[in-house]
Amino acid sequence: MLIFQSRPVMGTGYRPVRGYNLNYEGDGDLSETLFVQWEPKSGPSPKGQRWPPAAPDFRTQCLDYYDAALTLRDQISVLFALAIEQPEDFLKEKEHISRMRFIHYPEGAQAGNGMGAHTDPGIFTILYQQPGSKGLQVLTPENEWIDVPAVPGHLIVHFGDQMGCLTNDVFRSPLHRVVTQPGTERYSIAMFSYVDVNVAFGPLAQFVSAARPAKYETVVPQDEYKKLETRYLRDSKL
Ligand SMILES: O=C(O)CCC(=O)C(=O)O
Ligand SMILES: [Fe+2]
Repeated sequence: MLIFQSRPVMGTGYRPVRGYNLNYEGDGDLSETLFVQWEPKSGPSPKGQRWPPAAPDFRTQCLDYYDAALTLRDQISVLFALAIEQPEDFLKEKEHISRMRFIHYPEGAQAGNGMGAHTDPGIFTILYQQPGSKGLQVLTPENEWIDVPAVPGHLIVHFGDQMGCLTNDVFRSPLHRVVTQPGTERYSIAMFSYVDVNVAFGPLAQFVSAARPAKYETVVPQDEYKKLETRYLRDSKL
């Protein structure tokens, strides 16, 4: 039995179809998701983490991918830190939390709300899409939803809300959604990288000026995660 994910943002575990309602509208998302956190291959698993017992290789394969994704995250963090004119370890030192979400969108007879429009909350996200699968869309600055193709050998990297906060929206978190396509299922894997829950966090001085006043207050991420979870729980259909 997979453990139900009771904390929708920072928890781990399984949520079935309609277990999320990310745009807070309608009947919930058609995705079913398994959230895991990193753990050493030698175990033991952290509290709340359960792996599907029917697929013994799944855990090892997931953790192999997780290790590779974290290495990539560290490399990208250096690039983003330099891009915002900070020392190369600036983001790496802040990013102490990650979660990986394995997502399945079941096949349906018609197009559906796979995952409602949302931005991701962390620093940035590394997203793997099953090659050839369809459905991911991103909103352009011109307010147009465009498809994000699943190109074999490619990963999608996009900013999250914490990067928006840090850079006063110079690097913005894109609004995205998944519209399931009739007659096909879809798999994807998202890895979210977050800053330490207890370290106060706000726009860097270099991104704030009289012409560009701060759009965000300095916050403690823990409080923001709690607010987001309260909202997700309120709007969940479960
Ligand atoms: O399935 C996808 O490609 C999108 C997943 C996503 O946006 C998320 O997990 O936050
Ligand atoms: Fe997302």
